[in-house]
Amino acid sequence: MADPVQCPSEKRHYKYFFSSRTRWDDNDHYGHMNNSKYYAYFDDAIGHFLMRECGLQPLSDESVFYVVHSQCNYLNSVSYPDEVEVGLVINRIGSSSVQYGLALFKAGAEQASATGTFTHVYVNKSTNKSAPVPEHFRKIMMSLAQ
Ligand SMILES: CC(C)(COP(=O)(O)OP(=O)(O)OC[C@H]1O[C@@H](n2cnc3c(N)ncnc32)[C@H](O)[C@@H]1OP(=O)(O)O)[C@@H](O)C(=O)NCCC(=O)NCCSC(=O)c1cc(O)c2ccccc2c1O
Repeated sequence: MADPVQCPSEKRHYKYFFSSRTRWDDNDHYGHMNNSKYYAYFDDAIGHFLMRECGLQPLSDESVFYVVHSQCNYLNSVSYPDEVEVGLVINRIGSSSVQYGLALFKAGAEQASATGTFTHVYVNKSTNKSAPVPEHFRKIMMSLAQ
């Protein structure tokens, strides 16, 4: 088994934040946000970063990012209606892959309710093969590197 990736829970570790509100149908029968929902908040935060900060245009760009790996550690419950923030940092940029460090915080909290990682690969849509992460993305991503 691969070494577990360090996923710090302190808010000060993260460099980009995306605010959101939990939704009615996030809760399961325990009255908690269900484990599967955390990934949607992580997706939203990364999508927002890529489209708003990096200029990604998923429908028209020749290449886009695909998720090849994701993980989540659940530390404290979240439920509806909570206001939440997802913190983002770049753990690693390779040739064609990027690993994001992520954490979900209740608004105002300094300690995360969940932490995780997403690994994206930059993929040419025509060939469905990996391609080098372009310099303009790399430059903005590096500003979030730990
Ligand atoms: C993505 C693939 C086409 C890659 O296959 P290929 O053979 O071209 O590439 P390699 O295997 O050589 O790897 C290149 C590169 O990636 C690293 N890598 C590969 N697999 C893993 C892994 N499991 N974990 C970690 N890293 C991995 C490898 O080390 C290389 O790194 P370098 O940096 O050294 O280059 C092919 O794998 C494929 O088609 N996979 C299926 C992808 C998929 O269907 N994903 C789910 C749907 S996509 C998605 O959910 C999603 C897409 C978005 O665009 C989003 C955008 C914003 C937010 C969320 C999004 C989102 O959720």
